[in-house]
Amino acid sequence: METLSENACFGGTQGVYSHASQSCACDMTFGLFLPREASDGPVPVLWYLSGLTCTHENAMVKAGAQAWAAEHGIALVFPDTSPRGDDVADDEAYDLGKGAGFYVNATQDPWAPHYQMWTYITEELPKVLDHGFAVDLSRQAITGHSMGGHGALTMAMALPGRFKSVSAFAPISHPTASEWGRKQLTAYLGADESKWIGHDATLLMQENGFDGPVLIDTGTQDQFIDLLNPEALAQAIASRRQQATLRMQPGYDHSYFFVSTFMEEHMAFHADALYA
Ligand SMILES: N[C@@H](CCC(=O)N[C@@H](CS)C(=O)NCC(=O)O)C(=O)O
Repeated sequence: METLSENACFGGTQGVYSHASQSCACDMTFGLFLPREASDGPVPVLWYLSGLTCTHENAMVKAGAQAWAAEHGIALVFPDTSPRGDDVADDEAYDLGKGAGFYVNATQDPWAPHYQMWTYITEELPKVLDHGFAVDLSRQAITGHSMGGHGALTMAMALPGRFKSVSAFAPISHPTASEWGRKQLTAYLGADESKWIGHDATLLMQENGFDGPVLIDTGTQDQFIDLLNPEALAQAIASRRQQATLRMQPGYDHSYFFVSTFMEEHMAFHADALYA
């Protein structure tokens, strides 16, 4: 692993690291904020999965999460959203290929050799963190924005017991019924829709639910709201009677101005679960 940068930040350290990823078969970069408490021993972890077009950097510099993570003594992980490199397949569209890995393990060409983001986030990166940093993987929570909200919700529900809490900012909520979903799931997983079920938060909510608290915010002025389909997930939550708080935030759009506005509340929500 290579340290690309380390900066003092709210009493802790904001680092950026690169490592050779086995699952993605390329070098991967991630951001990690460690609060001051990490110098005394392992601290709980909040994963932040980013949205379309993002790298590890967008949320790290724009979500304003470190201040609140420092207050609660929680580490923040900012993974990249796709494999990278000259030999990695890509597409001209911003919502497929690099920057748009959709947090799945691709089975189709030309994506399968590198686009293994599910395994990267759920298996490989946790081991990298465990070996290299003072993080306590028995206390993990997960959040994300848009495509990353989709990743956070699907991972939380598919891996019972892994995460104490899950939240999302403007998540893609029902990708099997949206053009932010059908296009990518067809490309990465193939046309057989039975293979898509584990990557749809609404379907997973109907089938599994989540054994813990759920918090979801979406802006009423989100320019992508028809693609996000928050109402489908709301219906699944209601019919399951899942413990959850869903909020439509008046006037807010899809941007990091929206994410950063509600970050303090999401951090407090996860701190409650991580320190329960
Ligand atoms: N049309 C937009 C769609 C992509 C978009 O809005 N991405 C969101 C996540 S879905 C984002 O976080 N973009 C990067 C940023 O705001 O820093 C674009 O081409 O950039």
